[in-house]
Amino acid sequence: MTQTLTLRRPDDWHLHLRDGDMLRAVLPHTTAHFARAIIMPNLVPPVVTAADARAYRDRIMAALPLGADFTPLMTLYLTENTDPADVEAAHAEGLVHAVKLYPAGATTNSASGVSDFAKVAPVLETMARIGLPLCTHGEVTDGDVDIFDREAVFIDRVLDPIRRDHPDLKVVMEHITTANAVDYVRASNGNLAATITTHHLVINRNHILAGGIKPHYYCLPVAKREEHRRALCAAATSGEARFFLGTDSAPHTDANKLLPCGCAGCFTAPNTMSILAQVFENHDALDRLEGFTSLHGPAFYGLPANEATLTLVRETPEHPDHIDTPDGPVTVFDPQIPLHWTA
Ligand SMILES: NC(=O)N[C@@H](CC(=O)O)C(=O)O
Ligand SMILES: [Zn+2]
Ligand SMILES: [Zn+2]
Repeated sequence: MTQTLTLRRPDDWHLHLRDGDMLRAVLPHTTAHFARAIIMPNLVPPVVTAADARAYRDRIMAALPLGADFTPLMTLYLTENTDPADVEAAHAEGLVHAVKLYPAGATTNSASGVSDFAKVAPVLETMARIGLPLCTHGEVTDGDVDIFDREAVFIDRVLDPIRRDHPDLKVVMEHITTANAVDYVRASNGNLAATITTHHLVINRNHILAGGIKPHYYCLPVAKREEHRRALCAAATSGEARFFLGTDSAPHTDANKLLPCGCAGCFTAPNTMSILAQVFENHDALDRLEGFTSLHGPAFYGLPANEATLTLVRETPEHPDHIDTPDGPVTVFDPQIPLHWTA
């Protein structure tokens, strides 16, 4: 008899849907498996006001495939000009579920991010008061800090001071890539959680650099040493409620990836659930997959878990190596491990 695994429908707590033709091309790959997703605001121009978020949510809803049951959880892009009253109103109407901090220049489309953290203190105070989480792209951008150290330095220089100044602020460290981040979450109080991506559970920096440069494995934060990947796997499969899935599925066309200065991001939406089931099975932790994909995230965000379910079947999956979009092909992340679960 075929083995199956039924989970409460998962949510993706960190997702890039882009806009326009790309949005329409990638959205069905998420809605096929996920009930909700925290939608990243790094469009060009970014989603900075409640009005921007409302308009973007409407474009996502208009792009939904027929019959899809999917709720986009909108976020605002924190700038030095963000208005605390606008944030508070957007939260009160149930529109916005997090505010995203990008240090200026840290990643794709982050030019409007924060340089002077004192300027955003009033917004952070408001968020702490109303219980609205801050999601962080946790890397410093100083040219004198090695790119492999930027997450660990961010914790010391930026995140820890913010959390000391705003002890009641809920913070999600997005797409963590280091044992340092895992340790920091474990050592802190319940206001802090971390998302872990699918790709960081299966690649280390060798995938990017050994045997020729592999642009499709280049994302930010950049994958680290194997010992860090192992720490991420241990955290994800531990059952600890403060680690949950944020795929950071970040589509870029092949034309934009395969350049002398290519874009950062891995597109994992189509095969994320197959890969995660495999990773958890390989760690003898299939019974903890549902916590990671479907329970811990809603608990942290103060939302109910989904009632609907998703059933995976233990059959070799078939995933395309790319999807076609009007803007050109987008390569699907290749985990380079045998997969035995179809979602
Ligand atoms: N993760 C990435 O490498 N890229 C993301 C931005 C981000 O999440 O940092 C993107 O928008 O392409
Ligand atoms: Zn990021
Ligand atoms: Zn991202």
